[in-house]
Amino acid sequence: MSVLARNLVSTSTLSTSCPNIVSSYFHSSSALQKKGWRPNPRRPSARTRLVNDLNPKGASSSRGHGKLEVAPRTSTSKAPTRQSSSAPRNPTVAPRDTSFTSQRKNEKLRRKSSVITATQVADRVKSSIERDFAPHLSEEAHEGRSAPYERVRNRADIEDKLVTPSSKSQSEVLQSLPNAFESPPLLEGMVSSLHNILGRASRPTPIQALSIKHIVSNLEVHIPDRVQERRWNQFLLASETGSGKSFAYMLPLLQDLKSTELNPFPDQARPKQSRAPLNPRAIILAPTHELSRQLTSFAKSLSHAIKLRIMSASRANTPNISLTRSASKMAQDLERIFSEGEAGSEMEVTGQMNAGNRDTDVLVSTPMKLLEMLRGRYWQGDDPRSARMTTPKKPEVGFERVEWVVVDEADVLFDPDFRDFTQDLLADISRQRGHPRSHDSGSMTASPIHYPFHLVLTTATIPAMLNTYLETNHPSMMRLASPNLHRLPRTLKRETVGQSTGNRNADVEKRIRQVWAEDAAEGRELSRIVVFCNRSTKVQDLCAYLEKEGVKCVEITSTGEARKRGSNKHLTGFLKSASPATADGTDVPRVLVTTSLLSRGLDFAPSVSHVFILDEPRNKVDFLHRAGRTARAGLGGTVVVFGKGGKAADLDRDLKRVRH
Ligand SMILES: Nc1ncnc2c1ncn2[C@@H]1O[C@H](COP(=O)(O)OP(=O)(O)OP(=O)(O)O)[C@@H](O)[C@H]1O
Repeated sequence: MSVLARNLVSTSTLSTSCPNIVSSYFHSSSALQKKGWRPNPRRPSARTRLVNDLNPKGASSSRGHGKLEVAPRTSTSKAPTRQSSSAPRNPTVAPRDTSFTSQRKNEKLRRKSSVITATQVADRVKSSIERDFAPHLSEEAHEGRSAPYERVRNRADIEDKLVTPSSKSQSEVLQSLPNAFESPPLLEGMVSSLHNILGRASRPTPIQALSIKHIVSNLEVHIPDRVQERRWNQFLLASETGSGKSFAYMLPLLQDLKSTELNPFPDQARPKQSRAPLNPRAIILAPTHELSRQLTSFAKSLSHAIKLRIMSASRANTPNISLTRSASKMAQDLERIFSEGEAGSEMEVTGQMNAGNRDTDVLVSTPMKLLEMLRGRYWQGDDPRSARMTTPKKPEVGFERVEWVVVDEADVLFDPDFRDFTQDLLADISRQRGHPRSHDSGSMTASPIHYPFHLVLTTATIPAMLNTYLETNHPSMMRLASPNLHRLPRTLKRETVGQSTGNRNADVEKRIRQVWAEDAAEGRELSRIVVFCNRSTKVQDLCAYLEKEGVKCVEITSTGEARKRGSNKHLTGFLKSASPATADGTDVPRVLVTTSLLSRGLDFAPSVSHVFILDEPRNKVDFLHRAGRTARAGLGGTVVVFGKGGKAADLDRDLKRVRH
């Protein structure tokens, strides 16, 4: 764990440190500036960095990797759309022979790499660090350690790893992918839920098609009277923002849980010795509580017909019940919480069935929250009141039954600041499953890890750090990637706004009013707008200004009061609801001002038609995730980047170079 993250953890309780760690990840430069850090004078100018960030160039890796399949790029791969045709659509662009292209690229890179000098290599690495991981570099510089950060790999690097038989053309590959949600291979109840959620005419997105083909279709079933050793698989699902990754991993996960519930493997019996009241069969990890809660409601709606029990452990700031109650009292408490939704309780009520004797099927949470439930709030030894409470006698959660672990937003959860927590948790689950495994999270020379459960990682961006981690620890992981990975959604429009009034806040207000005026002129409902700032202080400053000018807004910062309530009510109207019956929040403000904290994974409602990026994006990763909160699921949206005075035209030209 980084020094910065360790400090943050040690100065607060674990559960309150969760937002701090999130905050350190997303706001490291402001924290560092307070500690005396100053920007590197040799850093390229803001505009140069933006150009570079959005158009990375560089060499590909020659390391080993697991099998990777990229869905072919066709008109259907642009984004999830509600198509009515059941036949595969004709590609708008002639399919390229990817293997040939890859060979040429490899050859070019090989020739290039054979003539560059060691100094040039060092320079490249340095400038790539400055390009894509500038905030991390700042942190590294501050802490005086050097880490092998590189730039985000571009699509070509991923394509180079495409494992498609060279004789196969892309159209053959396309034909081999499912183009409808059908039963089989999917369970009938799940297909009906999918149709209810997405519409009957919906078709799988490329990443969902890959998941159905490679994961769902290959799920193992127990053959009665046969001794079967279960095989545990590892997958990476990588595709651009808003492309349906959540359903891509939920389909196989829920399907497997249901099938094996009906036809269990011998090792699935409920552990008699479990001391914990909660014993999930699957765990979904997310970096924020907001995302955990939203994923929980997605999973609930998808499993409505097949009746699985989905729960979220998403509240961070209420007392830990395990420290004060007996095991039976604790079990009663949890049952009451699940069935009644006790106000102020730690666990959020998300189970869709009345609490009975059944165990949880899926538990959605952050790694820190689960570690706390397992080890107790003060498991890191920071209990300000009593050392006696450092280790809980009664864990709230047991992992003996865990068969699936999904790490959503894997590039964040395997980022150096989070990686120790995520790995600790995976090791704990593994140990409770009877496979103790020590790991050295700081080491890149660790041997391949085989967990006694299915492991699925999902991400919209594969930074080099994640790639290296996977190559080292999960070399046989199957990587499924969409062709649009690392690109903006095709339906996203881009705009830039220069400084016209000399006051950035006034520019934002002016643009908000323009958007609403256009809506009114067209007779549309007024758009919702999400504004991203780099710092919490800026969020507060802008909100104060907008409110003064009569524009109501919701202000969300990592430590703000709104986040402590244990529900997503503070985002009502902005987040897409799994249930169409849920109120749209018509009476709540239509502007949300926040930091990158809310840029990860959250599925914003279609009414969020604009994302404003107020401060210059730090890097390509940050830009893609922020911009990706609109134009989701094939719908339109606009990202507006606010430039510094006189630079808008340049910025506009640069943004046009970002590939769709
Ligand atoms: N096959 C489909 N057809 C139409 N809409 C879909 C389909 N699959 C998913 N969606 C919708 O697309 C939206 C985005 O899905 P999801 O949140 O899973 O994207 P994501 O890839 O995880 O995005 P991010 O990288 O931002 O987390 C959701 O509102 C979902 O309902």
